[in-house]
Amino acid sequence: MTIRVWQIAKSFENNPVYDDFSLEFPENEVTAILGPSGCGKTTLLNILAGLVRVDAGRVDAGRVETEPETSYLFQEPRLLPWLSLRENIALVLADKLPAAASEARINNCLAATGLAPYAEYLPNLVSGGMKQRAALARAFVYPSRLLLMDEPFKSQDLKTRHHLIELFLELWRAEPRTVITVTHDIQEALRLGNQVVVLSGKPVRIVERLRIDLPQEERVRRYEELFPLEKRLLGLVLG
Ligand SMILES: Nc1ncnc2c1ncn2[C@@H]1O[C@H](COP(=O)(O)OP(=O)(O)OP(=O)(O)O)[C@@H](O)[C@H]1O
Repeated sequence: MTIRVWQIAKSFENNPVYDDFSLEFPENEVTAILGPSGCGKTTLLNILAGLVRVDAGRVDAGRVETEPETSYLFQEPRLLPWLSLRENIALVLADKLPAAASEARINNCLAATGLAPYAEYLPNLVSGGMKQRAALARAFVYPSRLLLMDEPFKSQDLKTRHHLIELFLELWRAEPRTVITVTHDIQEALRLGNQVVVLSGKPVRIVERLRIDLPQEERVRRYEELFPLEKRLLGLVLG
C-alpha cells in the first residue's frame, strides 16, 4: 500500500509548518527527505506515526484499524539499559507472534545483524555502532509495513555509518517495506533513496523530488554516476 499525506495542514500555535502539503511514499521503496533544520521533517514522521495530529488534510499511513504497523528508528538507539540486546529486540514482538515464531525471528535478526555473540550483553557493554545495530534489528524484527527513520546514522563515525547503511540495505532487501528516512547528509540520501525529496520554506514546500533508478547495491561501486545528482542537491540545500 502506498503511504501518502494529502493536503495536510499543521501549525504549532502561530507557527504554520504545513499548509496544503501533499506527498506520496511508494510502497516498499525508500524515500529520503532532506531539508533545513526546523522545516518540519520530524513533524512529518510524527504525523505518519500517528503521534501528531494534522489540523486538516488526509494521512494514509497504511494502518489497519488501530493496530500499529510502524517501526521508528531514531538517532539514539533508545535501548532499555537493564535489558540485554536480545530482550530489547524481543520486547517489540511481545504478544505479536506465537513464542516459537518470535524466537526464530529474533534469532534470524540477531544473526543478520552480527549480534548473535553479543545477544545476552547489556547495551552499555557494547559500542555505539553495535547499539544502533540492535536498534536496526529491533526495527526490522517487528513486522511493520512502514519504517520511519529520523537521522538514524548521524551520531556514528564515517566507517560505522557506512556499515550501518549496508546493513540497513541488506535487511530491507531481505524484507522490503516502505521506508521514510530523514537526513542532513546528501550522500546518505543518495545511497538509500529510491526517491529523494528536498523540503524548504515556511510553510514547507517540496523544492525537489528526484527518482534514482540505480539499484542501491550498485551505488557505492558506481557512485560517480550519482555526482550530477549530488551537485544538484548540494545547490538546493545550500540555496
Ligand atoms: N510539539 C511542538 N510544539 C511546538 N512547536 C513544535 C513542536 N514540534 C515541532 N515544532 C516546531 O515545528 C517546526 C518543525 O519542527 P521539526 O522538528 O519537524 O523540524 P525538523 O525539520 O525535523 O528539524 P531538525 O532538522 O532540526 O530536526 C519547528 O519550528 C519546531 O520548533
